[in-house]
Amino acid sequence: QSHVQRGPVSSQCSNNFAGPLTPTPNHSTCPPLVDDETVLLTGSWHPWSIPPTCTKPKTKGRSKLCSFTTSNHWAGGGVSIITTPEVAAGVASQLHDHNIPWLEKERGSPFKTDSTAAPFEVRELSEKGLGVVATKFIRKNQVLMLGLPIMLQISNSGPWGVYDVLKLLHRAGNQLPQKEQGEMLRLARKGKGYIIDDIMKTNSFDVTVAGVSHSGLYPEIARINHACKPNCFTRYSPNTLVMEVVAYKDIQPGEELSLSYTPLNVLSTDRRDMLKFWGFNCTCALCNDPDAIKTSDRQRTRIQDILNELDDPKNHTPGKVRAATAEVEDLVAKEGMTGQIGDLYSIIANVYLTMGEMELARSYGKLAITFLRQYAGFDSLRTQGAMEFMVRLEKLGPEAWQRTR
Ligand SMILES: C[S@@+](CC[C@H](N)C(=O)[O-])C[C@H]1O[C@@H](n2cnc3c(N)ncnc32)[C@H](O)[C@@H]1O
Repeated sequence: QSHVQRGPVSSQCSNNFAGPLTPTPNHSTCPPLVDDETVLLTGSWHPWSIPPTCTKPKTKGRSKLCSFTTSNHWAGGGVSIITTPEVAAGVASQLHDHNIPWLEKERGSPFKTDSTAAPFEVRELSEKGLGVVATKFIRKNQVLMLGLPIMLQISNSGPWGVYDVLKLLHRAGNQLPQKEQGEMLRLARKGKGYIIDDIMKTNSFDVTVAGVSHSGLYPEIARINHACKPNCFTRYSPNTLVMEVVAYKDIQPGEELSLSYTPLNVLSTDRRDMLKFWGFNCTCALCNDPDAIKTSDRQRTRIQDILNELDDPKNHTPGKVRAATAEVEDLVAKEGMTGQIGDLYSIIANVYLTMGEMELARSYGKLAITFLRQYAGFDSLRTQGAMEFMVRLEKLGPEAWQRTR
C-alpha cells in the first residue's frame, strides 16, 4: 500500500485540531486527508486499516461523512469512527502517532488504572439491568477504569441523510475487529430501532474529537448506571481519547458504582427530561426520596443564585465575595458537586480580577487549575481556559498589581 505524501509539521497543518497542549515533535507531519475518492486516486488509505466508505451531504458545501476503522491504535485496540474526512485526519495522528511519555509528564501520572485486579464486578441489578458493584474498598480519587472508545459518531448528523448515516453505522460496526464488535453487541439497548443506533443512544458519552462533538462508546464504562449524586466521575482526555472513571469518594465493598449522565448542577425536573434521552426513569437513591429531592433542588438553585449575584458589580465588595465563596463551597460539598468546584473557582478568580484584587485573583486562579486538572483533566478545554486566565493575569502591568499591594 503506497502512502499519501505527508505535508509539513503538524503545528502548521490546517487540520491540526489537537490544540496548544500537543507537542511539536520533529517526526510529526500533517496527517493525510483520506476519503473514498483519495483512495481511488492514490491507492492508499493509510493510516486506516480498511478503505473508508463515504456518503455525500444533503446540502452543498458541507463535508462528506465517512466510516473509518483502525484495528490497531496506540493502545493496541480497534475503533470505528463515523465522521468527516477533516476530523478523521485530525484524529488519525491522535490514534497513531502519540508522544505518550510527553503526555504522561504533562498529566503527572501514567495512563493506567490504580489497581492490577479490578476492585469491582458487573452484576445483574433487577430494575436497572446490569451494573457495576465494588468488591473491595475503593479510595477517593482512585482510577478504576480507563479505556479508549470502540465507536465514535459525529453528534450533529443533520447535514447527511438519516438512512445514509444508518448505513455507515452498520458498516462501521461490521468493520470493527471481532473483540470490539462482540463488546459492542453485548451492551444494553433501550430502543426498538436499528441495533447499532440503539446501542449508541443507550450507552455513549459526549466527547470532543479534534474539536468537534461526538458520541463515544466505551464498553466497560457503559456498564455503570446513572445516579443523580454519583460516587464516581469520568475524566476525558481530548488529546488521547482516553476516558477514565475515578472515585469521587471512598466506596465500600457491595456499593454500586455510579456516574451522573447529566451535568451535576441541573435540577430534578431537567434531569428527568435529559435522562429520557437514555430511555429510562431514574431510580437512584436521590430520586426515590422526595424530601431529599426538595433539599437538593433548593441547594442547587441557591448555587445558581449566588453565581448570578456575583455577576452584578454592585456585589463586588471583598466581604460579599468572601461570604458568597464560603456559601458556594459549603453547598457544593453538600450536593456532592466537587467536580464543578474548579469552574466555580474560575468564576471567583475572574470576579476578583474585575475588582482589582490581584493576589486573590491569583489564589483562586491557582485553585481553579488544581481542581480542574483533577476533575476535568489535564488537557480539557476548561483546564486550558483556567491556565490562559493565569497567563493573562501575570501579564498585567505593575499598575494593576500595585493597587492591591
Ligand atoms: C449505559 S447503560 C448502563 C448499563 C446497563 N444497566 C446495562 O445493563 O448494561 C444505561 C441503561 O441502564 C439503565 N439505567 C442506568 N441508570 C439507571 C437508573 N438510575 N435508574 C434506572 N435505570 C437505569 C437504563 O436502562 C439505561 O438505559
